[in-house]
Amino acid sequence: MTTGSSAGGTAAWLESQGLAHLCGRLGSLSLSQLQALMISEYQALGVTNMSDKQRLFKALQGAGTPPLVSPQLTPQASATGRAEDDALLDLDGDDDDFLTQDLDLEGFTDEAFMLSPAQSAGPDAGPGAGAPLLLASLPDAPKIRVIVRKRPLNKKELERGESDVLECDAAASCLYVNEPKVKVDLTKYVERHTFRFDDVFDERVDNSQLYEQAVQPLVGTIFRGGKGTCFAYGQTGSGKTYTMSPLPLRAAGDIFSIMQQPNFQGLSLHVSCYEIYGGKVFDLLNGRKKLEVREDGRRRVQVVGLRELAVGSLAVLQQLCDHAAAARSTGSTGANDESSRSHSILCFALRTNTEPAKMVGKLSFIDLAGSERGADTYENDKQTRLEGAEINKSLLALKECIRALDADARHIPFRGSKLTEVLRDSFIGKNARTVMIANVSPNSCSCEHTLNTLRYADRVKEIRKPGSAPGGGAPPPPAANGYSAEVAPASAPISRDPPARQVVQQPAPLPVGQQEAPPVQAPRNGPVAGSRATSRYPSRRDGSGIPSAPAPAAPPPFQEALPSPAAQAAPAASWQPAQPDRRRQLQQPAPPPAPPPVQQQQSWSTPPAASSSSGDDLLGAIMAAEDDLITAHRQHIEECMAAVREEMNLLANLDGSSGGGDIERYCSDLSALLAQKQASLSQLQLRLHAFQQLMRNAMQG
Ligand SMILES: Nc1ncnc2c1ncn2[C@@H]1O[C@H](COP(=O)(O)OP(=O)(O)OP(=O)(O)O)[C@@H](O)[C@H]1O
Repeated sequence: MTTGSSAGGTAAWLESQGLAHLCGRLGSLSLSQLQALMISEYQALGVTNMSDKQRLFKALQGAGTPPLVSPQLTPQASATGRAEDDALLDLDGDDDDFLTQDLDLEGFTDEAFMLSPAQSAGPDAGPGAGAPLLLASLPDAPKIRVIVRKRPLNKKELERGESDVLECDAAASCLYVNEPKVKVDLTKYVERHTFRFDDVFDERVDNSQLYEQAVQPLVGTIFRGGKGTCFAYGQTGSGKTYTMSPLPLRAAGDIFSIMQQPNFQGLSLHVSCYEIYGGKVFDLLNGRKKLEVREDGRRRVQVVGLRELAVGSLAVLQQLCDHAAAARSTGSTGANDESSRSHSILCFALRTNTEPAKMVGKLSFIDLAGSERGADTYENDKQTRLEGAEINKSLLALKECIRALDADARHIPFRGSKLTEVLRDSFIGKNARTVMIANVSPNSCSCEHTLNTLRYADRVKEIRKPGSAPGGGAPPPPAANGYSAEVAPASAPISRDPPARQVVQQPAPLPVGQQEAPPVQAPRNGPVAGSRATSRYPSRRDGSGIPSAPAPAAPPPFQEALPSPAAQAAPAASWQPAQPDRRRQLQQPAPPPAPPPVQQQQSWSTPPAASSSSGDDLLGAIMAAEDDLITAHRQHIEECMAAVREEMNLLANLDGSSGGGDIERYCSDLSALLAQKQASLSQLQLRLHAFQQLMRNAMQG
């Protein structure tokens, strides 16, 4: 087939490429006309599906004469002809010798990309369009910002009569998930989960609003010498690519605008784009060339040979983004044939035009692989299983890194995966800012994945309830993620019952359109359970990893610290190890026997959550096990506090009794208390070991 073939020939060619379904839309064009198109123009011809776009683009590359928009950004792009392969992307942000071998793309113009007249003449044609944006108008971004975005129900979901299970309350930054469930006796009911994030965007919020509200501040970050990272997390089809695709263009528009100001005219914008697929790194702007990630002599991580191009206009950037999107690999999996199984990372580097160039700031946009990829572990071939394990590993590592960043931890566990290795510098330094966008699908069938996404996002950052002071105030309620709980007032005794799920007994959801919105039940007296509002990790603020005990306003005198009369009346009852909550009873086939001696505990390696999880989502199982561990830890702390009160009581009784007290009684009570403490500790150790084992299994695939 030649590029000048007839329209009829195009139809045959499309068929031969497995794209027969596009004949109706494209069959009237000749192959050479098709090859002259840019990917961004496919949409206007009715090719809307990303997978189709990519397959068509790739097929056209192999169809004879190279297309006008070359898939390989050839070395002519570099006016100096320097060896790009030796170029290093310095990910350590060290200004001293940054980009010593940077590409010089002088003369690399829009014409090199064969821009269509409409594009080159458009309002986005290049820097200078519109009124300049003032850096001062961009607020400093918070260190971590976690937002959730709900997409609308799509046509197929509507046709299937699926209901929308998500309710957004933007004003309260809350998202409610109404999970349809069925009891053992087949009664249908809805379980309502409440989450709170920095921002909650419903399906009416467009990309532009999302950009301005959540991402634009990162542009300010890079002009202030910082590093910004924006990533989209979520299950396949939840809207990650839809959300991420326009962001670099919008950000670049603002960057160019700020660069017009005299203070910033000596800067230029550079772009690189790569993909991490199965733990390997591929350059999306250089023919998918495989790249190595190495640490240099100064222990800085380098993506060796990554191609970086200077961009001077939005039109050029659009071309590069289209090119990278087409080059991004997709795989066919049991979970979803069309989804991407790779992480794609598009980096902006803001550099001085000096020689050598120096890095001013860096902004990364990351479109993560589908979060449900653990599912592939069980149902696909070895290669797909390995990829699934790698994705799980990287998503877990990413979460840990961001948590460490949020906690100002000295150690950032970036070595956990290739993804976190290459993003290392984004997690380091006072000027690092991260925006996480959790994308969620509203349909009832996606409910489990949606809950997993929300739990993941919830773990990324602790979000305090409005008005609460960091690191102080009332102790957090022992709430598990995703479950509403009522919060006792600070002065009230800590409840030792785990929070009940908020189960709304009601008929099964009606089909879309007839569904009555369930009443929004606002948290009554404090933070929203199931979110950072519950301060699940209060002590991460001080980096200790141990939740802090409730801090009374003023230290009470010793006597006041004794148990209340009620506690004194029933000391034994207040010290029984807390019963596992109903959720854990359901998850565990049988409650653990009486705690075995410590030596035996080491050998109990079956994670409670994993052994009972549905088995179709390793990431979900890990998060459930993590929930269990943290809930158990909270219970352990409460028990320890109760034990301390008991011990003080014992001593007080001994001291207070005339005649020196009953020492035998004291000894036997103390012995019982110590045994109970040991049992509580053993329980916690069991759970910790089980969780660690589960994590190891996940890491090993
Ligand atoms: N907020 C939204 N408004 C309208 N349509 C949306 C929205 N979010 C996503 N969509 C549509 O939903 C579909 C799936 O979105 P998208 O491809 O972005 O998902 P994804 O999470 O990137 O999936 P994958 O992991 O498979 O790449 C697309 O057709 C997209 O246009």
